[in-house]
Amino acid sequence: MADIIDGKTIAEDVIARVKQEAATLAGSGVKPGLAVVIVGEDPASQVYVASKSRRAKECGFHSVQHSLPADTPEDALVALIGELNADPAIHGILVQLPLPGHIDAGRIIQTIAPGKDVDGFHFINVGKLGTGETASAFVPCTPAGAMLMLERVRGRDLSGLNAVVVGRSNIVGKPMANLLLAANATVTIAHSRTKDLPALARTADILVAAVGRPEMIRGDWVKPGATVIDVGINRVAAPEKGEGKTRLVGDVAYAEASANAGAITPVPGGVGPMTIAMLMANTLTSAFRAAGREPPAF
Ligand SMILES: NC(=O)C1=CN([C@@H]2O[C@H](COP(=O)(O)OP(=O)(O)OC[C@H]3O[C@@H](n4cnc5c(N)ncnc54)[C@H](OP(=O)(O)O)[C@@H]3O)[C@@H](O)[C@H]2O)C=CC1
Ligand SMILES: Nc1nc(=O)c2c([nH]1)NC[C@@H]1CN(c3ccc(C(=O)N[C@@H](CCC(=O)O)C(=O)O)cc3)C=[N+]21
Repeated sequence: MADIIDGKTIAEDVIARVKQEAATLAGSGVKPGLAVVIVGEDPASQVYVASKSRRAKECGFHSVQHSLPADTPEDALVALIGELNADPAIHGILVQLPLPGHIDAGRIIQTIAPGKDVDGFHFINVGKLGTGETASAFVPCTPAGAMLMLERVRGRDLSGLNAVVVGRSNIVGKPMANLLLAANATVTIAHSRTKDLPALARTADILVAAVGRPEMIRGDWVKPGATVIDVGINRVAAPEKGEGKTRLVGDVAYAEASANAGAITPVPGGVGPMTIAMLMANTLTSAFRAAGREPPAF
């Protein structure tokens, strides 16, 4: 049976470090500030945003949340981001995705000052990650968290290992592939047009699933001893819990995959909590830079 890579515990370790380091910044007269912006009333997004704000407070941050109605005009959102960009008390800005259809998410992301883009989605940060300038970039939280989990079982240097990333989104798949490459893994990115995905997956020493399809990756796709990182968060019906009840599952068929894997991340309690912890770490990093101090490494 596979070892379980416990995201909750690793996330608590990260948060404890963030808290401690934030306290040392007080001496420089800087309190890390995080602004989270949500447009509309998607219930899942509201849950995530609430937990981001709660964690920020727990870290001793200045935490502000802007909840805007679903019909907010794009220009009003651009204006709000302009104010947050100019506010010296704010070091990190996160605009929760997805945005309502009438808003151009691409334009909104490029409006955020790259130095406050703690999601790491701005072209400047994407470019820095792609060219290895990570000392001054923000790395997207989900892949950064996944790398910390991987480090617990494989170390920091992935030389000689084959990594397969299933999914090529800008927020997970592509930055994940870049981080694996930077750690010297041999990386393949798979997607919906990939031929014979099960056979490709079986070549992976490190298998990352970021697809958004409940339990798509089966146990016999997993090479014996492989490390499996399941990024998927899918809410599915759970009639066994009662009528109308749901539960969360990943993109990997967990029970089957754990029979083959050497180590695996669970859902929930895996990459999800790490994402929020890395958001706090990125906000702390931004505040250290604002204070002219070298940020701690995570
Ligand atoms: N834990 C966390 O903190 C986070 C979790 N997530 C979760 O991760 C998952 C992925 O999210 P995200 O990257 O935003 O999703 P996207 O929908 O943006 O991307 C999904 C990717 O999966 C590929 N894909 C879809 N179907 C198949 C298939 N049958 N075979 C192979 N590849 C396929 C798509 O390929 P193509 O490009 O060809 O269409 C696409 O590249 C979701 O479950 C999401 O909820 C997301 C963000 C954070
Ligand atoms: N600008 C932006 N940045 C994001 O990072 C971002 C986003 N938009 N939009 C949505 C996705 C998704 N995401 C998650 C964060 C935490 C959990 C998480 O904590 N999950 C818990 C369970 C939570 C639950 O019970 O629903 C877990 O997996 O254990 C999940 C998903 C961040 N995202």
